[in-house]
Parts: sequence; structure tokens; C-alpha cells
Amino acid sequence: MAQSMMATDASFTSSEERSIQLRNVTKQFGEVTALNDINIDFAPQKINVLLGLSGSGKSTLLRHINGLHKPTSGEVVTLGTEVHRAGARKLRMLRREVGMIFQHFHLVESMSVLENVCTGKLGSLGGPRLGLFMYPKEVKEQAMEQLARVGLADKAFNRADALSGGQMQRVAIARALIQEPKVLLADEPVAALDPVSSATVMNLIGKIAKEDNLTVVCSLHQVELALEFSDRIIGLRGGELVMDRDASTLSLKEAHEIYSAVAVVTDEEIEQQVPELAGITTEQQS
Ligand SMILES: Nc1ncnc2c1ncn2[C@@H]1O[C@H](COP(=O)(O)OP(=O)(O)OP(=O)(O)O)[C@@H](O)[C@H]1O
Repeated sequence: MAQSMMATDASFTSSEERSIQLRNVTKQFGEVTALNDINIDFAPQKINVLLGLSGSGKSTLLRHINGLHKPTSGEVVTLGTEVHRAGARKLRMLRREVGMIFQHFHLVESMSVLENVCTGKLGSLGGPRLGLFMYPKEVKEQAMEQLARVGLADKAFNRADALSGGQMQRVAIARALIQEPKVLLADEPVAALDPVSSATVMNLIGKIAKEDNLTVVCSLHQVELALEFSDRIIGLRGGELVMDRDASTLSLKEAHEIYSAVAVVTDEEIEQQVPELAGITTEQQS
């Protein structure tokens, strides 16, 4: 792997406090190796973006951070919790501190916007609740505060399915924030949005991350957005870590190299692997 693709900001390699650590993490789904021996730390209060082709392992990596997946081998420690060996109770506790937003928002469309935000508190309130009246007054007030932060206080009593995609994602952000998380995981949060809404949502994530000192790990497909909104770019290809760079030092062209699906192979390597091709010109082969 090219050295330049793996250069890191000193703050990321510091042995000081780390929000998230993955050590030799491999994840197999049957025959498929979704992650292959990944070693990475995420420092607190940074915005980290995962880039890579479809199937490169971005969602799988995100899901290891809050224990939605457990590694086949290796260790994951998030906010001090050993995710790889945590039982259901410990994972529930951890997930109160780790908010997550998704490409398709995962709102309950028939519920009001306000109630959707209140559901972010279910993990700590316990028990099923159906209807706004079942939430304590202070939870509803907190939900209104978070809606105001994402610019949607005036939509609180609308049904969620009356909103645009960008607005739905902002509601999902408010729902994650009401948990008062330390870590925010975002799995392709703008993949279903138009460019203007995408920029609005990424701006919002960046602003809130700074205000709330959040550690953000976000998968994206838009390289330009990744460079604009992140502190750090992590590239995955076929489950392997192929880039780890401070975003401010990375050019657009370099970032696009993460997407070069075919590894560069030299003539010598081809001759070693396929001796019968040695000496045959491209013209003769075709
Ligand atoms: N639950 C699962 N069961 C079986 N295979 C899975 C599962 N989840 C992921 N995979 C496989 O693991 C590999 C990595 O998938 P993953 O969803 O992490 O990629 P991704 O980079 O997030 O892709 P995309 O950009 O399309 O979301 C793929 O080959 C995928 O098919």
C-alpha cells in the first residue's frame, strides 16, 4: 500500500484517550470477508468519513462500533466498552451513548415528528410507548429543543411522512441527539438526498458535532462532501483499509483513488503469475 495513502495526523495516532478502537477486526459472512484485519482508532471529537465502493465494508465497520455486528475475530472497544464480548445489557447501555442515523431515516412515518424524536429516549426510558402522552413532559421539551436545532420546530406536529427526504433526515438527527450521545454513526446519511439537501444535512452534522463535541463516523459516497466536511478520510476496498489521511492534506484526485477497483499490477507481476504470457505483446493477445 502506498505510504501516502496511510499517512495520518499525529492526533489520530496518539495513545491518549480514544473513543473507538478496532484491533485486528475480521468479519466473515459465510464465504465473504467483509472486513479483513482492520486496525483503526477514532479519536474523540473528530469527524471521520469512510469512503469506498459498494460492498467495501463501510456499513459493516460502522455496525461493529455499536455492536450491531460482532467481529469473527479481533476486538472492538467503544467508549470503554468491549463490544466484542459485551452481552445484551452492556450493549444496550453503550447504544444510549452512540446515536445512529441511516440512509433511509428509519422514521415511523405515521407518527408525528415530535413523537419520532421522543423515541430516541426509549433506550433509557424502558418499556413500549405509543402516543406522545406516554412521554414525560421533560422528554417532549428536550425533543422540541432538538427539533429547533435542526430547524424543524414548526413541523413538530406534522406526520413524518409529510416531510421531504432532507427534513426526514434532520428529524432522524434530532432523534439521535435527544440521546445525548458521545458518538454519532451515520450510514450514508445523504445517499437518498439531492445535492442541496445533502449539503444541508452534512453542514448540520458538522455544526452539531462541534457544538456537542461528538465523535462522528460517517460513510459516504460523495468524495467532495467527504473532503469538505471531515477531519479524516478512511478508505476501504474489499474489506481492507487502503487509506487513512487527514482530510486537509488530501486532494480530490487522491480521494478518488480509493475507488480504483483494480489494483495496479506491474508487467513483472503478471509474468510471475502467468508465465505463459511472458513475452507476448498486448497486440498478440487480442
Ligand atoms: N448481514 C450480511 N450477511 C451476509 N453478507 C453481508 C451482510 N452484511 C454485509 N455483507 C456483505 O459484506 C460485504 C460488505 O458489505 P457492506 O454493507 O459493509 O459494504 P458497504 O461498503 O457498506 O456497501 P454499500 O456502500 O453498498 O452500503 C458485502 O460483500 C456484503 O454483501
